[in-house]
Amino acid sequence: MENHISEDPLSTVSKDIILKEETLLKGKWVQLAETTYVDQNGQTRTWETVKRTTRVEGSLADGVAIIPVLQRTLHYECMVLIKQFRPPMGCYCLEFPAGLIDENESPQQAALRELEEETGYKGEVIECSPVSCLDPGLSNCTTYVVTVHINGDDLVNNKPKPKLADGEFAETILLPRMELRKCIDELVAKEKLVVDARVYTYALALEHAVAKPFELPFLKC
Ligand SMILES: Nc1nc(=O)[nH]c2c1ncn2[C@H]1C[C@H](O)[C@@H](COP(=O)(O)OP(=O)(O)O)O1
Repeated sequence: MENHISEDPLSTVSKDIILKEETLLKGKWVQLAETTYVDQNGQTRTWETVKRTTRVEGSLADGVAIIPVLQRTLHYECMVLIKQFRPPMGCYCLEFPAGLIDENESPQQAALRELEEETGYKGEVIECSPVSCLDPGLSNCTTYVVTVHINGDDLVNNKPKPKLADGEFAETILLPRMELRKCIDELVAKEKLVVDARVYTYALALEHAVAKPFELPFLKC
């Protein structure tokens, strides 16, 4: 299993660049801050920054996103995705299972817990990314991307039952890894939903990785 636990980017890069951060508004889950920083020309500027209030002290990331690959004998490999209503979007979204990291939890533990809670599947961690940002022009929200394999032949994964908390609703959607982009496009055409950028990027990368150069849109004459 590969692990990349990097140093806190704020402590290594930005001490001289970020001058101060003032909280403008604080809710239960998120806060709005004004970040004062020095730009490349030495000019002091401000930025409107969104932060989660829930990041565990000492943790470098807010949450985990899981890339779950379901493997079963005599079946094509499937990606385990979830469809859920997202209030900030006002619509259903197609996403990788994901969630916030709890206190005293490693990214790997959080990934297996969230996967089981949201889909019922029990998996095995294959690798964990470095801390990665989600929307850096808006917020300091960060995640680990954890790849998990699920043995679908194992009895524990025979009839997976999500363990969703009160107020959480998620539908598990299995899509063949080999035709992921096509199946996502078909789903979007059929249902009103927005696809998470991580999911669509993964689907595109799968296609680009096996395409011949002349088939790639950015290399076509
Ligand atoms: N920004 C949020 N506003 C809320 O009103 N509630 C929120 C926000 N972020 C998280 N939550 C709540 C919703 C869940 O009950 C818990 C845990 O969420 P988690 O499962 O870890 O993460 P997501 O699946 O990404 O929501 O926090």
